[in-house]
Amino acid sequence: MPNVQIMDHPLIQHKINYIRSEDVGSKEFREIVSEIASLMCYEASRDLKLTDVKIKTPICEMTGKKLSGKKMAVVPILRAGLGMVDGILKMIPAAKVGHIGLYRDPKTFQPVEYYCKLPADCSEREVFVVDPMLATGGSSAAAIQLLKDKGVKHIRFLCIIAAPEGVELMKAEHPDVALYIGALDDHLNEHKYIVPGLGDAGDRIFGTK
Ligand SMILES: O=P(O)(O)OC[C@H]1O[C@H](OP(=O)(O)OP(=O)(O)O)[C@H](O)[C@@H]1O
Ligand SMILES: O=c1cc[nH]c(=O)[nH]1
Ligand SMILES: [Mg+2]
Repeated sequence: MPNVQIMDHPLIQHKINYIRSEDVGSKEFREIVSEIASLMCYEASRDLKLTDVKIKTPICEMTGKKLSGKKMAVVPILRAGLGMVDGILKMIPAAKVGHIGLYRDPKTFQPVEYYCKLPADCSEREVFVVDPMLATGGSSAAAIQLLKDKGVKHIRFLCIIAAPEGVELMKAEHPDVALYIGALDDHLNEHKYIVPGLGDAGDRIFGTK
């Protein structure tokens, strides 16, 4: 699948497998979602450009490498995406954070927007959109369209678990957006929940059910 990367790192697979269990409570679920986000960020940032920089160590002068001028932003899709923000910021502490509030209507399964606050210079940034779950794809496709409407050109999407239906929608609507997926699951059930999945990520992170 072009532009779609499914994580094969053993640590990522192990941690995703662990949080699927219904026996894992909110505290542990939150901690491990954050760890998975850090590991996924490491994998999803492999192609960031580096530039030469002269530095002086206590021993001598040298030419080292630093991330080239490109500025970054993390944009979680509320609520569940919030669980991935700290893990990304541990890897890229200089990133700014924007927020897009969407919930999926339980009857129509369509995304409903309720909040949007982005860094003023978002259109100049490399944006990492994060949400643990890509189910029908409606929420992430809408969030990415919202960013594109505001002029954002460089977008990556990171999710922990995806359904094939969501991947297809994203490829059709946003073929230019690179998808980084922790695990690709089997299908959606009649309530459009991912099977086997991990349940409702937002409820598990925030303890709301
Ligand atoms: O791909 P989709 O079919 O759109 O479904 C995925 C969306 O559903 C969940 O959010 P939810 O609506 O439960 O909101 P929450 O994060 O506030 O719990 C999830 O975090 C995604 O944003
Ligand atoms: O399986 C799913 C589908 C949508 N949202 C979730 O949190 N989980
Ligand atoms: Mg939810």
